[in-house]
Amino acid sequence: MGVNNISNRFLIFVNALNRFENILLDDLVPKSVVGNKCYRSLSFEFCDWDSITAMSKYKIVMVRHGESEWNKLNLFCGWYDAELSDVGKKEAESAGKALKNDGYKFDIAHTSVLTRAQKTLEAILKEIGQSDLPTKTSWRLNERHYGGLTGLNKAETAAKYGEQQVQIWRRSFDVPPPPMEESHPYYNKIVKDPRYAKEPKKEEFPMFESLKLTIQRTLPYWNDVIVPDLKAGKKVLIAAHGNSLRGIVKHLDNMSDEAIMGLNLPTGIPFVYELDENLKPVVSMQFLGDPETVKKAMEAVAAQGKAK
Ligand SMILES: O=C(O)[C@H](O)COP(=O)(O)O
Repeated sequence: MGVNNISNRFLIFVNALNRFENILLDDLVPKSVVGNKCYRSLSFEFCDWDSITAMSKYKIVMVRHGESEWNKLNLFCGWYDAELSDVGKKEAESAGKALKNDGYKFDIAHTSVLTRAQKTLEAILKEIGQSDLPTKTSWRLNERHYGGLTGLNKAETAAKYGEQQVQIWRRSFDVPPPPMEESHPYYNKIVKDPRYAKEPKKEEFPMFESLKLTIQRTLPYWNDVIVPDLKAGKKVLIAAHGNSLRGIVKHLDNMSDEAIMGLNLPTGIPFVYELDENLKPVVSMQFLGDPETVKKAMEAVAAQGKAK
């Protein structure tokens, strides 16, 4: 048995152990990618890039849009079509520079209907010299619909209803926010947006979404549109939103409903998944940024729900 085969088998063993351990500890110690190319769980830190590369069949880059004007104001945004803030525009450029520095080129991009994701993608593609990259757009990659919370300040909402309730609305798996009623100030602006003339169908058009409901409309796009692109050998880039991407991450990493509550995705920092032939992660959520910066950015997203 060659050395490579031994390390392959060892990797498979470690992955299995890692997965088993993560299943046990998923709520306590979310799996993380240490440095660039390693898995760390409580008892293992395993870095064998050759074996990991050997098992990696698909590589996909995902990025949450740069800071939006409503992120800056700390407002629940959802399907409201906020523009990127100046900071968000710079984050998008930096994301493009990071991808360029690492030599990334793509064959296809996927993004949402919302401007903040599309402008982030545009800035990234400009930086890597691929402004003419074919791009598919779908409402199914939109941010989760925040229903009646849309437009409310997150910190003020936490002061009014309690931080725990806001954490549940923001990060729980299956507890939705209150619905957006027809009297809501942004109801017509969203529902009558001409970009939704053809889809979603009336019965699919959300008035509120939990993460579970978001996943139910994002996953068909992942399975029916993105996966075929991957299997056709295309290098794929997704520019989307914090919660539509949390849904994809939960699916790929088979995260528990409890573990996903702990995940906050930073704006404008690309992350990479390397998947094996069964679309199982060999490398999971590897950010293109130094771990400390990523950690601080995640903590800042989490803190948006604190009462001031
Ligand atoms: O829709 C929004 O408000 C943000 O883009 C995501 O919000 P969250 O981090 O509070 O889920």
